[in-house]
Amino acid sequence: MGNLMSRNEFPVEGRTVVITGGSSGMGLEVGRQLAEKGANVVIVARGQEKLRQGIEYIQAGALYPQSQRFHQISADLTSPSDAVRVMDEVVAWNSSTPPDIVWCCAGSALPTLFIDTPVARFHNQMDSNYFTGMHMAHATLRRWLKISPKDAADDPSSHSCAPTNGPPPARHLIFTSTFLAFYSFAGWTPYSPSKAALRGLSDTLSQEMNLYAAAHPTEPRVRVHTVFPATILSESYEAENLIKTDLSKMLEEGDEAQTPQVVAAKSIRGLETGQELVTTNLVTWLVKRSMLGGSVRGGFWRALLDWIVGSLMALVMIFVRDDMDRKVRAWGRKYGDSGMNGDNKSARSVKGHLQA
Ligand SMILES: NC(=O)C1=CN([C@@H]2O[C@H](COP(=O)(O)OP(=O)(O)OC[C@H]3O[C@@H](n4cnc5c(N)ncnc54)[C@H](OP(=O)(O)O)[C@@H]3O)[C@@H](O)[C@H]2O)C=CC1
Ligand SMILES: CCCCCCCCCCCCCCCC(=O)[C@@H](N)CO
Repeated sequence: MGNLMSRNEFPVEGRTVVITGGSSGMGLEVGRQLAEKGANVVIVARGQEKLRQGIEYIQAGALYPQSQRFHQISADLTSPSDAVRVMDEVVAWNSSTPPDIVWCCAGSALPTLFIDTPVARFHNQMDSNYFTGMHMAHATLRRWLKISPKDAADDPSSHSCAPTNGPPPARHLIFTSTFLAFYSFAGWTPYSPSKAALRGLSDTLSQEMNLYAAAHPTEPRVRVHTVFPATILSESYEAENLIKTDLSKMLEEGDEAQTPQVVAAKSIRGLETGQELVTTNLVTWLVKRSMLGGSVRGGFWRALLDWIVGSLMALVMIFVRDDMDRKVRAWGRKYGDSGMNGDNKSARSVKGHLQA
């Protein structure tokens, strides 16, 4: 295990990283911390003003202010052509070289009870969370992997960070999912499926990458990861709480929210230790083990630990689910079927009750 832990499997110094959703919350902090480790950073989001402020903040953390480069691109990644445009712009900006790392952080959460949710919102959430990531993945992997037989003739200049010996460092494609992809509960139907879909994409791509690695052994290998944060104290977390029912708030009371800084640091650490499915707190670390299936575990010792914790968690989750079901029924008996939220008088009194 010692060896496993000591090698940095996610070197970023001198490499170019694209972060979608990099103008706010976790993505912004990821950008800052990777800049502090010496990366060139490009952030992508829709809002121009936040992008400008964001890139300034990220740039201020640069390890080598003279040589590191920073850039921002405004794009709506729910559109596939915007994702392609982003990749084209990054390649042009980066001396005709594709980025080394693409981290998809863009997303949003609109948690409401299923039958109270207009159908259009399910589409919105799929677009915002699944398709923003899927579009970036498609544009990125086409750039990375469409290797014509001629180019593949071992031209080391075709990748940006070719060392003098050994295989070139891997490229990384990273998705941002959530705790709720492992275990979802009342009030999260518009959001959880869109984030669970990212895990399906990630696991499948992770296997497909073996095809290209085997066919082009001298090209940088592509590694695919997904990060599963729990509650992040971002601006949009406050916004989601304006529509979230008090029922959902009560069910997630046990979760201790983390700052974007902490979530970014833990995510980066997980990638540095080579994990494919990365968690950022203990509860998610535990619940993930009840849901690993065929996902890559990263070696024998980790698999053994997963198996031990997983068999325990298979039992624990029965009680977790049972306890939540009980709470939902108790809520229904006490407050009726609304779930309630902050907009009405009774909801305010319930909120007071919850805070007490
Ligand atoms: N907050 C939380 O509790 C949790 C959040 N997550 C997930 O982690 C990620 C980061 O969350 P958080 O830090 O709260 O994020 P924020 O809401 O603070 O930031 C979201 C970022 O994504 C950008 N974005 C949103 N939609 C698009 C789009 N269509 N195209 C391009 N950019 C877009 C936003 O900029 P702009 O609006 O200007 O486009 C912003 O930069 C998200 O994917 C979120 O779903 C996971 C677990 C918990
Ligand atoms: C030992 C096992 C115990 C399990 C208990 C379960 C406790 C509930 C934790 C709720 C976490 C909710 C995270 C939501 C994050 C998110 O994605 C949204 N905020 C979207 O922005």
